[in-house]
Order: sequence, then C-alpha cells, then structure tokens
Amino acid sequence: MSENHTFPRMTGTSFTPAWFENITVNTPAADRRTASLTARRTVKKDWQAAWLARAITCIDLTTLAGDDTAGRVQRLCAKARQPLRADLMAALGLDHLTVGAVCVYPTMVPHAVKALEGSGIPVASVATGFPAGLTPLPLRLAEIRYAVDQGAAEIDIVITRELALTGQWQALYDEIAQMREACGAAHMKAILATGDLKTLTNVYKASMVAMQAGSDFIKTSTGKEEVNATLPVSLTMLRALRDFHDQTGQWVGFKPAGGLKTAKDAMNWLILMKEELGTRWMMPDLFRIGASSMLGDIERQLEHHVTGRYSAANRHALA
Ligand SMILES: O=C[C@H](O)COP(=O)(O)O
Repeated sequence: MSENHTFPRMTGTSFTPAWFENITVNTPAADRRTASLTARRTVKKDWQAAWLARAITCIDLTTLAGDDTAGRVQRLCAKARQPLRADLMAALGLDHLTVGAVCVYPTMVPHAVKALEGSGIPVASVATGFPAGLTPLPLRLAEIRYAVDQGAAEIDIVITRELALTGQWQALYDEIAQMREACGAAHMKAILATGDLKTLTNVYKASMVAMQAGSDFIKTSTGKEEVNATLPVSLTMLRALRDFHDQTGQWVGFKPAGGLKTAKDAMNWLILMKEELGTRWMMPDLFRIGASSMLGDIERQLEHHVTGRYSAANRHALA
C-alpha cells in the first residue's frame, strides 16, 4: 500500500458466509476494551501535537447539509488546502499539511473539484440516496456514476439497512458489489449506518460482507443516525477488518464518522487504530475521520501547544 492518498482498489472476494455466519460479538467485552484503552493510553506534549497533525491528514473535511451552497464548499476547500494557520505550521516545523479529502453531496462535487484544483486533495461524494439509501437501486447506481462523472475520486455509499437487519447477506453483498462496479476507478467507502444495525454482531457481519463485496473502506455512519461513531462499534469493525486482512491479505480502510468533534476524539480513535491494527493504519490511505467541525478544535489545541493559551473559542484542555 502506498503511504499517500492513492491506494490500490480492493478486489474483494466471492460471497463467503463462513467468515461471519457463526460470529457473536461480546458487547460488554467490547465496551470494556475501548473504555480501558482510552483511559490507559495517553499521548502528551510534542507527541500529542504530532498525532494531531497526523489526524488532520486523515480528516475527510465534510459538509453534508441541506443548506450547503457553492460558497460554503469553496470556503471548506480553502480550509482543506491550508488546515492550519501559517504561524502554527512554522512553530511546529511543518511545511506542508492537507486533509485527507473534502466530502460533499453529489451536486456540490463540481464546486469542490474546481476549488481543489492542483491541490492533490481528492473530492469524496456521498451517493446511493444518502443518508437513508431508500431509493430504487438503478437510481442509486446512476447517482454514483453522476458523482464520478463530476470528478469525485471517492464515493461514500450507504448500505440498505433492511438487508442487514433481516440477515439477507447475499442480497447485501450483491447490492454493494454493483455499487463497487458503478464506482469504476473511484474508491468506495461503504457506510454501514451502525447506529441502525441494532447489534455489534450485525455490525461485524455487515462489515465482512461489505469488504467481501470489494469496499475500499468501511465507514461507521452517515452522521444522521441517532447514534453515530462509537468506540465499541469501531472496535468491532476493526476486528472484522483485521480478520478480512488475515484471510485475504487485502488492506481495507476504516472511517469513523458522525459526532467526532474534538481533538480528544481524534486522539481516541488514533489510539484505537494503533492498538488494534498498528501504525500502518494511521495513514490517510487506510484511515479517515469524517468530520465537519473537528478541525477547528484540533487547531485550537495546537495553538495552545505552541502559545500556551487558547483562542477566543476556548475548549477544555485536552486531558
Ligand atoms: O462523514 C460525514 C459525517 O456526516 C460528519 O459528521 P459530523 O457533522 O458530526 O462531523
């Protein structure tokens, strides 16, 4: 795997229920593991600043709102091109820093492509009837092709939750495989909407099916569910991702999204990635954070690290 934005497309496997049909996830154990992990592991001072800079490179800077405008997307892209103030970059000894991608709705893709021209930052687009995914499959596939035609290099699709909730795993595989095909050369992240899947066992199974169907990334949430990214859900998906890697040697990426707002959130998920998969998975080609407001808090924490004070919009110290 190359350590930059470009990563080889996944090929997936045939539908293989043996890899997940007898799995039962121990929810209390997942809760205990993630609670102890973030309590036990701390990263301080210069290392914390370095990890936060790494987190910036993994952020999919996102705006997915009904009132999005070309102007808002252009401003977001300007931030993506320079996520950190120049004085902070200099103080931290950083000469170049950009985010992982900019993530928008399909009709906003042309504005993002134009605003990011020459930056090397890919445009990601949600598609397939985001966030509910309940439009006819031909229309969902056409939306993928539209977003790719408009210049999206990454597509975040949403799965049909009913298929996971009713255990129709072959049908889910077939649907995701068609979405993978519609993406063409674009990379595909499969949003599992884990907050709607009821159990961690369903989360594990949907993760495995999405990877077998050829997803380049598996992503927790749309950000529109009642419960979005959580650490136990993320741990469950990472275990599935590790099992898939052990079975196939294929490297699938992971993207928590929805409700990750602070530098502390960034640190917690980086700790989880390191502890579960190792430092190789702490790179933007294998790890993204879908977030619309986290960057602001990371910048405030880095300003505090450099100057010893917080900017006007104070935040709690990063414990
Ligand atoms: O990936 C996309 C999510 O919608 C971002 O969620 P957020 O607005 O809670 O950061």
